[in-house]
Amino acid sequence: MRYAYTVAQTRALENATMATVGEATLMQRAAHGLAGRAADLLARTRGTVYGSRVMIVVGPGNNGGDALYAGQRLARRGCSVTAVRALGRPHPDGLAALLAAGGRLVDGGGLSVDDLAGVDLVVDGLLGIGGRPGLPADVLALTAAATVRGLPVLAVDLPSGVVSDTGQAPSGSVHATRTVTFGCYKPGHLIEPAASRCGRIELVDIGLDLGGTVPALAAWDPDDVATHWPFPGPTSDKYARGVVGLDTGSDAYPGAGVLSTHGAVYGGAGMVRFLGAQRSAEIIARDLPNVVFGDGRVQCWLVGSGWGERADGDRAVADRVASGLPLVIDADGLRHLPDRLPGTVLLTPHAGELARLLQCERGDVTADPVAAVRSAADRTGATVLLKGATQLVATAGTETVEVAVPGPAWTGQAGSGDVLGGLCAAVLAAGVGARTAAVLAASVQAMTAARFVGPLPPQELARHCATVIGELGRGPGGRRGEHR
Ligand SMILES: NC(=O)C1=CN([C@@H]2O[C@H](COP(=O)(O)OP(=O)(O)OC[C@H]3O[C@@H](n4cnc5c(N)ncnc54)[C@H](OP(=O)(O)O)[C@@H]3O)[C@@H](O)[C@H]2O)[C@@H](O)CC1
Ligand SMILES: Nc1ncnc2c1ncn2[C@@H]1O[C@H](COP(=O)(O)OP(=O)(O)O)[C@@H](O)[C@H]1O
Ligand SMILES: [K+]
Repeated sequence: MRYAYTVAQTRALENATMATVGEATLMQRAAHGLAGRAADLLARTRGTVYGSRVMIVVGPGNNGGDALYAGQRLARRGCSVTAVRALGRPHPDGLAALLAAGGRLVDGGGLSVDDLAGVDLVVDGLLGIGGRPGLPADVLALTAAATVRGLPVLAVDLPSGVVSDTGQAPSGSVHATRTVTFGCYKPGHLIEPAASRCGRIELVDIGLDLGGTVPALAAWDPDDVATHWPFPGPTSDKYARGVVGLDTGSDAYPGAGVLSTHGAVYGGAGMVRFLGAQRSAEIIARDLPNVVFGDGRVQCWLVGSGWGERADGDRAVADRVASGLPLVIDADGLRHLPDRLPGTVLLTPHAGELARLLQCERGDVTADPVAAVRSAADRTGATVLLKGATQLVATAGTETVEVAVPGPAWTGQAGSGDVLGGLCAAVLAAGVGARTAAVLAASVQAMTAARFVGPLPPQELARHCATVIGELGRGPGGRRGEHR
């Protein structure tokens, strides 16, 4: 699990540490870690550190300070280090240290692709957590030139231009090969589109005491998924594994009923009971003979996928809420929410659906998805899974937002959301809480798309989920998994 902290939290943590060790010490620790990672990268790409040509692009703040002190260290190891003044006045002590170690300073204005000939590594020390969105045009030209040359770019703390707290990456934000961050991860490392600008992320310990601070984000990795997945135990039967009841699909959208059923079946439900649209039922009866139809025991409901306009939608949702059973409300079901829901209910909107729920624009959701998903959880009382390139889960009254394991954009196709609803229901039916179930299901779908890469239709990806879940169960994390 990786935890991320906002700019305000990071500054508070830094201040607390600086109060005991002093400001200069923190920056020296950061620079030490940064120089070490830069040297590793040079050794890997060039075979040697000595004699490498390093260009450090510096801005006016401490981010540039980190980079300049790292440059001093690289110069001492025999690198030819040039600092490029790209924005404002460089950190004076850092600059003096670099110059004293034999580095030089040039002005960034007018530098072109040709000036980067022979450079082995570009260090992006323009802006870190103090950055505002929007880089000046001459800076954009410089960072674009590094990209054109295909040079390795090592970002200091964050790729300059990205927004640390929201994960936005305005056009022109730096594309890094690697990012070295200090003390803690920031949301921009974990949320798209900024996350993809970071390349590989390395965390340098600068002695921050994270213990008393509740993180803004908790990002899961595949081992976490294996640890929490509800694998069947030796004596599990279909009821221990859980019965999923689905009221999904419509005569207009029968496929959604079929796909959500695939999600429940291949997500490992002990039994799947389909009570949705007749046209869906006909296809399901043919393709998935294990599915049952007609009333009976249910341990988790999924409603809403593929409903379209449904005149009795309010009542259909209210009845399922009244059952008190775990419940997933997806897609068109989200149009029929009562004012208040318990946290055992899971809502699975994409950005457009969440915007409708919050009565704002889709752009407001994508501009700050963490704030949006938190706000939806607080307003409804439910647990909310916001789908998209980054899948976020929030629960009312809980500060930390969970981030599912990411996957490729191949999942971004019509029908994937229906499958995901079924996966969520399967995990909930096994007795897992809504928050964890949402992260597990979203992660498994993404991990499946990463394992079986390509334009596979959602029903095929759903089948492959079973393979990925099986593999998780055989791994070291899986043996620690909950048994149902
Ligand atoms: N605190 C510590 O001890 C430690 C901090 N550490 C390091 O410090 C970094 C944070 O440093 P920081 O606070 O100085 O902010 P930083 O990101 O360098 O930039 C601020 C400057 O840029 C300017 N500016 C901003 N946006 C702009 C724009 N779009 N276009 C133009 N200008 C813009 C902004 O101007 P202003 O907003 O004031 O007008 C201000 O002058 C952090 O990421 C980490 O690397 C580590 O060493 C660990 C210890
Ligand atoms: N760029 C992306 N990268 C990875 N996964 C994505 C991306 N875009 C969307 N997804 C995932 O694809 C699925 C699409 O769901 P949704 O938009 O509800 O589709 P539908 O309702 O048509 O079935 C969700 O699981 C979502 O998180
Ligand atoms: K940077």
